[in-house]
Amino acid sequence: MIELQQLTKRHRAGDVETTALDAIDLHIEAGEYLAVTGPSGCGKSTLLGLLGLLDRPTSGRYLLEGEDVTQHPERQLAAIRRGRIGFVFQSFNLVDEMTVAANVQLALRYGPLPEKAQRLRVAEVLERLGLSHRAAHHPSQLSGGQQQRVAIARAIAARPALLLADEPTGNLDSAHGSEVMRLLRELNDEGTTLVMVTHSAEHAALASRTVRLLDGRVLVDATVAA
Ligand SMILES: Nc1ncnc2c1ncn2[C@@H]1O[C@H](COP(=O)(O)OP(=O)(O)OP(=O)(O)O)[C@@H](O)[C@H]1O
Repeated sequence: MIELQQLTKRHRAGDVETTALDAIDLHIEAGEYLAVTGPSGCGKSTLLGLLGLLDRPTSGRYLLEGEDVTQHPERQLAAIRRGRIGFVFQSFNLVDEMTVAANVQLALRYGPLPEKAQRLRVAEVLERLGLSHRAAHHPSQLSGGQQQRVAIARAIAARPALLLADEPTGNLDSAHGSEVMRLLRELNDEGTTLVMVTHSAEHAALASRTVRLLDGRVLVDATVAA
């Protein structure tokens, strides 16, 4: 599903240039559950940003489902993000001025579904995540765990093939964190390809493969026996 060839990302701040990712080669099969780990500053978030087409590499190639997306114009990248990639962040990134249902529907706004089908899909994902009774609430009225479930509902509403999660349990207590991890596992079992950045060795162990980065390079790439 994903093929990175010699992917490099350099950040420039004034005179200082940082190589956040250094000529990475990585192949991710459809249906894999990959945990990305490594010390602070090793390039994990940079990698996720590139995979999610939120950022462009300085050099190298990115093939997504066989399509070279490295040189695509922003409009085309945005269309791929909307239809094929879901994002879950540590900080939930929900809009508090909107209801839970409206937050989830945001993910479908520029997609192919007409309004009525969008509302049905929103009801369906909220039901699945046990949030139906919270549809009319605002995010600030919910617990952290519930907010992260809303964020996951939004991320999967368009039924993306690829789900990217950056420290999805970073702001949660351990019970809510475990619940989110269970949910991600379930989504992966149903076929969603999952790439998750985590600092937790315990959570990384739940993935089927772990990639450990150091200084922008892959230090260890290990497949976990089922
Ligand atoms: N926008 C930016 N401008 C300049 N340097 C950046 C930028 N983003 C990241 N970097 C640098 O690139 C390197 C990799 O950063 P990245 O955020 O990918 O690391 P990380 O592994 O996700 O770290 P953490 O675990 O602390 O979130 C770091 O040295 C960081 O300082």
